[in-house]
Parts: sequence; structure tokens; C-alpha cells
Amino acid sequence: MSEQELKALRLRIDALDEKVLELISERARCAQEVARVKMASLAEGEVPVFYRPEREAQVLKRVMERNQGPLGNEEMARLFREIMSSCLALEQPLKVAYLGPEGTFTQAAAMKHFGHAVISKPMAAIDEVFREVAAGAVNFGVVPVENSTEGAVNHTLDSFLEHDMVICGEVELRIHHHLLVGENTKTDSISRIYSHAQSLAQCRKWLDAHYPNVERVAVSSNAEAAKRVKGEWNSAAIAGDMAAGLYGLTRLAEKIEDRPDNSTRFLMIGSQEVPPTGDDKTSIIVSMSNKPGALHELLVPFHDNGIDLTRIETRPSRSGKWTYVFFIDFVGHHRDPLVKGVLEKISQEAVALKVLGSYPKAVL
Ligand SMILES: C=C(O[C@@H]1C=C(C(=O)O)C=C[C@H]1O)C(=O)O
Repeated sequence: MSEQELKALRLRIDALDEKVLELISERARCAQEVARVKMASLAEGEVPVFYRPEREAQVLKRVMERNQGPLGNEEMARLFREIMSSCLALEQPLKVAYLGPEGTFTQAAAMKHFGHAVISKPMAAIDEVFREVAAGAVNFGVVPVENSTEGAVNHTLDSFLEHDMVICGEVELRIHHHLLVGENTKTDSISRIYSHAQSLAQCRKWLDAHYPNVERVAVSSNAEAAKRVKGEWNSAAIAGDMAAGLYGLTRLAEKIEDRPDNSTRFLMIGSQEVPPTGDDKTSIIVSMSNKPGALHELLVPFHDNGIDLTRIETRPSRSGKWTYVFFIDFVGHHRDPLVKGVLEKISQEAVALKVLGSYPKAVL
């Protein structure tokens, strides 16, 4: 390609960038207007709600439906995710607590869902994320809830039994683990591998094959594992890209998770009810009396009404030995008439029923 052609193309890009810049600024001014209108129509004592997850899900879906390439749908939606995040921050910067420390997959999930224009706060434990939200110190919390290889994150399910929370969103993240070492690590003398118990479990077969005699040490997070390796010469960590970058570690082996589709689902928790988008999910907790056929009774109304169950999980209840609660996710919104009917039917049979929230299905 000649210099001349390149020069002409760069001029075209400059002109387009100017238009893109103008349009983004116009969009941001519109968001500011939205904030003004919302403030003006508040009733006495009413708190304004700036963040609208259902609206954001619709915007992203529309972008993906209309996108003609050459950028892929996900790539395009990711760009719009960040534009919306910045526009919302003009109205009100969101405060988000997540299971930390910095560099965890939960932080990556928070950024994927809310974009980067948020004030994020790492917490040391799942329960602390719940407490931070309950105390009103942040608008939302982000916690892991299930992994496709290892199953439920029990700390999260149990925390829902203790706190009154509304689930207002979900996000799924592909989880790639690497074996990481520091610049001082003697790679032929590794005698210890640190990681979170979930990650060690997700790489069990790989570890059995490559490091069968090395001690596996479970620590509080993958980021904590990466941090420890930095100061030691005979250890390695299993963690993801964010932790590797944060602690300046190098990858001795990449993508060592046993299953290539290894993914984790995260929930956004807060106090805000989310209106229907037409493509939603609902999470409930139900406890049934301990009698034969109780689980069957619970599931029949879903089947009879053609409602798609996406998950069912059992946990010991806090109220008695050998009694259980069921965590159920299904497709639909609790305001849909069909879903309403099912929930009414179940509550007639159940000891207790709590709707944890209805929220848009993950778009990204
Ligand atoms: C602009 C609004 O407020 C926020 C910003 C949005 C955006 O930038 O598109 C969308 C929803 C809200 O989180 C709105 O309510 O429409």
C-alpha cells in the first residue's frame, strides 16, 4: 500500500473520530438531561434512581441486534457498555463492593457488568460484600454463585439466608487459570502451589498430571496466591490474567483448567427491584415441610405452566437439623401473570417462600 493511500485513510479515520467524539458527547449530554428530568419529577422525600439495569440490558441487546460488523457483537456491546458506564457516572457514580482483593475474577465480573466508570471496593469475604450492601455503604455488591466445573458457591447461597437482598443482575465469565511464577522462582524446584480451593479443584487433573507431588495450599483468593508467590522462590500460584498483571508474574503454563468451557456465574446484589425486560430470570428460596413428595409438589407447578427451570440447589436450612431450603432459578419475571400464578401455588404448600429478585438475563 502506498504512503499516499495510508495518509488518505488516516485522514478519514481522524474525521470519523471527530464525529464519534461529537456523538458520544451528545449522548452524554442526553444522559445528563435524563438525570435532570428524573430529579424534577421526584415526589417529596423520594430518592432518585439513576441506574436502570433493565434499560441497559435493552440498549446492549439492540446494539447486538443491529450490529453489521466487522466488529463482533460482543466486542461492540463491550464498547457500548463502557460508554453507558461513563454516561451513568455523570448522573451518579455507582459504588460497587466485590469479593476482593484486587485482581479477583469477581472484580473482572464487576467490570464486565457495570463497566469501568464505577467506584469499586474490594471486600475480604463474601459475607462482607453482603454486609456492605445491607449497610448502604455501596449501591451494589458482586459475588460468585456457581461454577460450571465445581458447582455452587455455598458461602453465597448461605448469605442469602441471612440478609435481605435483591438480585438485580447476573454475569457469566469464562475462567482461564494459569500457573504463575515470579522473577525469583526457581521453576525446577517448585514445592508449593497456592490458589483458592475452587481454582485448585478446577485444575485438579492438570495438577495430578504435571505436579503430582507438590503441596497444594488453599488460600483466601487467587489474588492472595499471586501476592504470596512474589516473595517466595519455591512456589507458584494458580490465578487469572488480572492477578498475573497486578503482581507482575509470568505464565509458566496457560489455560490449565481441566474443562475448556470453565465458567463462573456472578450475581449483582442490591436493594433495587428491576422491572421486566421480556427476557428475564427469577431466583427464589423455598423451604418445604419435611414430608414425602415435597420436592415433587414444589416442581409440578413449574412443569404444568411450561416454566423453564435453569437451576435448583439444596442447602441445609438454619432452622433445624436435616431440614433443607431450595434455591431455584427459572426463566421469567415475578410480575409475569404466569409466574405470579406459579409462585402463589407454591406458597400455599411451602413453609416459606422468598423471591430474591427478577433480573435481565446476562447479555454479555
Ligand atoms: C440514561 C439513563 O440512565 C442510565 C444510563 C443509561 C445509558 O447511558 O444509556 C441507561 C440507563 C441508566 O443506567 C436512563 O435511565 O435512560
